[in-house]
Amino acid sequence: MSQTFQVDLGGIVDLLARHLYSSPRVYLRELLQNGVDAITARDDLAGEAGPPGQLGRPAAPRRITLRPLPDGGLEVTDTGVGLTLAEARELLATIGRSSKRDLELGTGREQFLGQFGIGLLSAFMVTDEIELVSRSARDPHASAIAWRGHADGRYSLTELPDDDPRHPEAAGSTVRLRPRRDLEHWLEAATVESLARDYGSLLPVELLLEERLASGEMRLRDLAEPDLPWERSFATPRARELALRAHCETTLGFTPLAAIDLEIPVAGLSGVAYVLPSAVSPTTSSAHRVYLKRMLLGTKVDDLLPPWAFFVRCVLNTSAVRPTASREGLYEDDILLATRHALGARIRQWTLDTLALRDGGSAQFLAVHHLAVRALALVDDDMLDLAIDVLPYECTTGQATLAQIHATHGQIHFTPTVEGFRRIAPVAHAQNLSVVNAGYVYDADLLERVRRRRPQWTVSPITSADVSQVLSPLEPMRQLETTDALEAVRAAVLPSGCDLDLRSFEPHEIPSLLLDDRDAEHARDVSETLAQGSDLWGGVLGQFAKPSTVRRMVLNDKNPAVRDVLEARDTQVRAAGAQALYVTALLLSGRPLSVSEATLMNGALSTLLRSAAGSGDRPPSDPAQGPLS
Ligand SMILES: Nc1ncnc2c1ncn2[C@@H]1O[C@H](COP(=O)(O)OP(=O)(O)OP(=O)(O)O)[C@@H](O)[C@H]1O
Repeated sequence: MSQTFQVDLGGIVDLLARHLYSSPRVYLRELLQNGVDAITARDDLAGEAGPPGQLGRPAAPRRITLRPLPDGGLEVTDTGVGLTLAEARELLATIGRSSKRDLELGTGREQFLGQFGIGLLSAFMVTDEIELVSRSARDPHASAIAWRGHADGRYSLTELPDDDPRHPEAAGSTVRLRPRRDLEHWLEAATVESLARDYGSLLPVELLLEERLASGEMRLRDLAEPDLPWERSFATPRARELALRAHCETTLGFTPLAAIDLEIPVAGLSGVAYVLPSAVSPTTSSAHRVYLKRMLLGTKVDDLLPPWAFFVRCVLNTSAVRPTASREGLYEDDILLATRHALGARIRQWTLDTLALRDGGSAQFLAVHHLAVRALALVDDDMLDLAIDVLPYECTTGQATLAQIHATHGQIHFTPTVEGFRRIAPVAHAQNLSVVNAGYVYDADLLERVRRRRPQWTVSPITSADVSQVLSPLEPMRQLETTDALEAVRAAVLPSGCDLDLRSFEPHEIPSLLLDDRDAEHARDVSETLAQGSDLWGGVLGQFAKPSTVRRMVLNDKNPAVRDVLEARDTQVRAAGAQALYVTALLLSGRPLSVSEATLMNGALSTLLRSAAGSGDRPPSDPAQGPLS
């Protein structure tokens, strides 16, 4: 025999009211939403009653009135469809029952904001008792009713006699909340006003707040704004631009670089994507302000745009996407996917158009949001083509676009790390060797994409061979002169796993250059781990270690210190000088010193100090003097 679940009503009410929503503030949103939906249902009623184009009943005002009460409570009155006794029993007293997905009572759910049949329970976050007094517009002869629900799951439902003071004069509903102890502030006039403006100012109804003037008189103030800010008409495009800028400043808190109009009619979507005035990290979560059927859904709605579009914040209104039950996020379905795709296409087109202009505005955009352009170029061929033409790269021969570098140098060499670039930059610059700094986010992947997109181009990471190639070899005579000294220096630094070369290059202040390739670097890392690791682990790693030389130190024959070392008579001093040059090269390359390298430096220093102390001040060597054996 099949049975139905038993439900602990108090537990369910508590779960839905207190745990579904992130803050009590949503209680007002749910009340406004019910009011708007009831007004929508009443519009349909008027439409049904008369022939097309002529309404059978005089249209009621579309109005929600918020009335803070002297006892600290709050009354929310709508001019909606109202409820009969039977409807109230079915809808208000049954959790999960909603008129808005019931075709018998409504006209289908697309027009309505609510659909889950739980929203009213959110009021239990700020009150222990909800009272709803209602009079049906559908059945003018039906009695008015009063429903009273309690947070513990009890309710009462009665018909109101005509002489009851609560009996409404016109059709519609009034929800009355009494404040809960310690939560009184949620129902105070100032809070109600701010929540109503936030959630409801764009709703297509009159939204009135009753307030008491200093004179004691009561006044109704309309909080609603008639049009969506981006749909208002303006005398000139400039006036619209200024109005949108002001809108961004008040709603999002920044002055935008630009405003991108968004319009996707099939998703019933319109709005604006505001371009942030400063760069943000791609990992910053993008918080968009989303209205669903003109009711604020959230101010931190994520996942609305493709990941590369992190440089804009949107304010938009849509009628197609579906909210989660808490109405605090969007339901990830095909509609959302299609919407995200269409929004991405619009922002991408704007970006392409803006960059193609190549004016001051596009330069400013590029300067601030080059990361976003890079991110987009990674997934989009058109953007990649444009990026090749417009995106400036840091290059050893000055800032240039990839297209310019290729046109001038016939190839594109790059360093995949910033440190690699810093190491090579002064020397490459002096030799007019063009090397691109591809060490920042996305760059290495982007250059790989460029290589595949332009197969006829040479796009490759710079190798030590490329650098050595541009360093002038010595004159044959000088080569001969230095052979022995170089051999001695090589012997002094070779234990550090480093090969040696002597060249003559600018800038002469740089004594030595340490070159290594990525593969070589990998092999060196393995050797270092080998030296530190256990025998077993070392044995395994050893199979991968390359026996080849992994670093090449190029000494600069134009540097006086190098000449001093080459010309030193004392073999120990020369070896110490060579080691000092090696460690200097290491430091210049920006690497941290290992323990053995620091020991090498200390040993070299002691030797040099001992030698200086023993022999007194040596006269400085004359670079023009011949080599010493
Ligand atoms: N002010 C009102 N006027 C007329 N009917 C109302 C009013 N407030 C609530 N109702 C009825 O009570 C039902 C339940 O309301 P509730 O707010 O709990 O859920 P919902 O609005 O249908 O869906 P959601 O959970 O998405 O808000 C509604 O579907 C509606 O039929």
